[in-house]
Amino acid sequence: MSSSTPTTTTDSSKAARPTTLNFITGNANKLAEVRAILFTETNVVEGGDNSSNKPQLVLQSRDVPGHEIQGSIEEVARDKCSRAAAVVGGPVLTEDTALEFAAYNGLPGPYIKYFLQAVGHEGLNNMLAAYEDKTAFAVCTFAYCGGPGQDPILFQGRTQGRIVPARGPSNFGWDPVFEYEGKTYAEMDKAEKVRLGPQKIIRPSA
Ligand SMILES: O=P(O)(O)OP(=O)(O)OP(=O)(O)OC[C@H]1O[C@@H](n2cnc3c(O)ncnc32)[C@H](O)[C@@H]1O
Ligand SMILES: [Mg+2]
Repeated sequence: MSSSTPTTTTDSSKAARPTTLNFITGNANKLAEVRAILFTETNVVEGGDNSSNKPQLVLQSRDVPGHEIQGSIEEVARDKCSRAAAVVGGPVLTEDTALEFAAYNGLPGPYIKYFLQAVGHEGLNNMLAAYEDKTAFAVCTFAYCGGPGQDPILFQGRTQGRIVPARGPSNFGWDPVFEYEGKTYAEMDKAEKVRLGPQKIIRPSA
């Protein structure tokens, strides 16, 4: 069955419960971490080939069409999730990662992707050169939308760290410049980084 069609059970008592949830991202590293953090291999299928009746998370590696809006982390997350639900035509999970600098009252926040592209790891450090406070918060916001036209529900986690000169492999975003308890994310192996998840505060928000 195509992932663009929401799958429902045939049992009438469970008729409204979807059996397929699509996680949509254009970022391969994000996809790998979500797979590692949230679900076991038994209920994850790749690319929309869900022929089983068990509830499945379908991991889809593709960009959500359209452009990210400007706004708060939550507004950006809701908007992307709504657009993903519209294009998939069913339930979707998306994720937005922001990096807030305390010295900048939360910026770059949801715009970190563009700052990273524009000035790189060194530039992010240079932005904070004039400030003693190097504190940063990694903010991870999952958004779930039940289908086109439905309001997304948000789940958010925040991890406090600090911005340091790059250390470790530079294959994933700002990992080399975000230090948490003496190690940058890039210096941790994936299992170690993923284990930090439960330390984050997860709260549903409307
Ligand atoms: O298709 P989507 O899911 O939107 O993928 P994206 O790469 O555009 O992701 P975001 O919009 O959330 O932008 C977040 C930016 O932060 C980076 N990023 C995301 N998660 C990260 C993590 O755990 N560690 C380091 N960098 C990360 C990512 O590469 C982007 O530059
Ligand atoms: Mg994005």
